Amino acid sequence: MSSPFANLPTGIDGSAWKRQALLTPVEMGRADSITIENGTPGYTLMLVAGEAVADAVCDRFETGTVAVLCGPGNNGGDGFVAAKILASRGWSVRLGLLGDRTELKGDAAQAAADWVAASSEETVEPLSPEILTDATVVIDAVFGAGLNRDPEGSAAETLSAIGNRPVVAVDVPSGLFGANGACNRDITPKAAVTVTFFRGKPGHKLLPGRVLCGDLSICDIGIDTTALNVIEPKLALNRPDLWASALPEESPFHHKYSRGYLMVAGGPEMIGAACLATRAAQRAGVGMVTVAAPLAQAPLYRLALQSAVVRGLKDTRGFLDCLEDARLTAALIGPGLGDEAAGSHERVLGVLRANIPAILDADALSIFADSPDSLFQHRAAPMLLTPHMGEFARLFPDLSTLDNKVEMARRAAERSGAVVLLKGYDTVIADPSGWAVVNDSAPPTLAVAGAGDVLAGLAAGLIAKGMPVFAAACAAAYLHGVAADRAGSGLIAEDLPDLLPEAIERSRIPRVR
Ligand SMILES: NC(=O)C1=CN([C@@H]2O[C@H](COP(=O)(O)OP(=O)(O)OC[C@H]3O[C@@H](n4cnc5c(N)ncnc54)[C@H](O)[C@@H]3O)[C@@H](O)[C@H]2O)[C@@H](O)CC1
Ligand SMILES: Nc1ncnc2c1ncn2[C@@H]1O[C@H](COP(=O)(O)OP(=O)(O)O)[C@@H](O)[C@H]1O
Ligand SMILES: [K+]
Repeated sequence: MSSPFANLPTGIDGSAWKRQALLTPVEMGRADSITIENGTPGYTLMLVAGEAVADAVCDRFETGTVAVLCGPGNNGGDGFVAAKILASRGWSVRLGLLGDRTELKGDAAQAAADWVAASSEETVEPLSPEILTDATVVIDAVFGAGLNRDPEGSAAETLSAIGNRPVVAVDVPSGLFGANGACNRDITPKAAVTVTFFRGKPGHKLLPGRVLCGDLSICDIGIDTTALNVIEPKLALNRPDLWASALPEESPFHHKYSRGYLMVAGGPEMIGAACLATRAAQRAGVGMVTVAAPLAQAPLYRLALQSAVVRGLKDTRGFLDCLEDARLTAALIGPGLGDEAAGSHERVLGVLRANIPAILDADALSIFADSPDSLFQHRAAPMLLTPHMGEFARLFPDLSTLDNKVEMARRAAERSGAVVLLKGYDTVIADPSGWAVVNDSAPPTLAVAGAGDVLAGLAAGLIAKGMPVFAAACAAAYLHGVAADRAGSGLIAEDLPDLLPEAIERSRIPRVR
């Protein structure tokens, strides 16, 4: 048997992957079971989990009245444990249970029995909005990450009655599906903090669920990390320790061509797009960028980009000739290419046949809406596609209606044979064999024209410098977000390239969160 994580994409660190893994609810259940089989009782895990929840409440809020909303499973069990600890720390506790206490099973039944034994009177009320009266803090322990249908009845009624009261959610805000981040926002509470266990879940990082989690606190409750070697989770949170060791290093022995030589295709109208991409690639440290521009617009490109070599090309033949330069190490096509421009299809296919890594963005994707397979068939070397959701739906209409963004990107990568970077607040990057990351570094200010061109140029620059495609795409999405964060409000895409060098240098030392 091959060692765990041996098949990770080139450039991705296996130990970091284990640290940053995001576990589906099914995988989390396996981690629980493996730990229990290895000798840790489930109730011990629940006691530690409940204590972590109680600590989160005490760390953030003045001692007062806590309403503990408990569900019928182990999530509710954690709630009972937290209730008992908070009562012992001087909190006034009201606890509401969905269903009958006699129907609780296993560890949850034990936790409920312990709570009742420690209380002087019957302290398990039926779950209803009444429990919330006078609460200064609410613990939401109704449902865990494995939920996959909307809460109904008194659960829905009580959860929607929480209003603006501060909420500490156990595992997930109840109603959020851990596998994909789906939730009914009329029911699912918005937490101030979500206390989860062992590792995050996809739903903590994917929209819309992510915005309801508040601060995510991931607690070690004694789950056996060797369980990850068996489970081999294929999704992780995008952090520098995954790919920092694959960031290109500079060398005294390099010259400008050997520091990466990128060709960027320029179009006839949206000149700014290819210019932004070129600037980003240059700031990523490529030694040389050639912009292949239409003859008529070449002077404009030259004015905008003094340090790039601008080739004015008469026709598509000239463009294809440009690709023959054996020193090229990658090519980017799409930003500002023009969907109507003569020869666009042929130029994209020319890039794919050139046997150098190809980065396809924007128009290079959209113009293949009628024949996506022809795009995938011509791939001769590694390829990165960087669609936003609109472009994605043009190339993969059947996948764009899936209810899980990770699956969308994964299946698109599998079908196309490319690394797919599906953009947004919760950008997902997937490789053809199913490995995927979710990026959470992008602030909403990145939703601005031209930001995608910068991202494509940055990824292309890192790839041209020799970084493996999946690792480069992960690095680009992360660094793009960090640069945007640094730019602050009023961000325009032009701000981003100049902020990249600092973001890159800071990420060289892995910072594990
Ligand atoms: N081994 C353990 O004991 C551990 C358990 N943990 C906790 O366990 C939780 C997972 O426990 P469970 O798997 O029991 O999941 P839940 O606590 O989410 O419970 C699922 C229960 O809710 C019912 N249910 C599902 N959807 C419903 C709906 N829409 N309306 C009404 N009822 C519905 C199900 O029939 C089932 O009885 C985690 O979230 C975590 O809080 C953690 O403490 C880690 C360790
Ligand atoms: N709400 C958002 N929060 C954070 N980042 C976002 C959001 N919406 C879009 N982005 C990011 O902004 C960039 C926009 O790219 P794109 O849509 O291609 O624009 P353009 O083609 O004008 O450059 C992408 O990197 C995307 O991930
Ligand atoms: K919950």
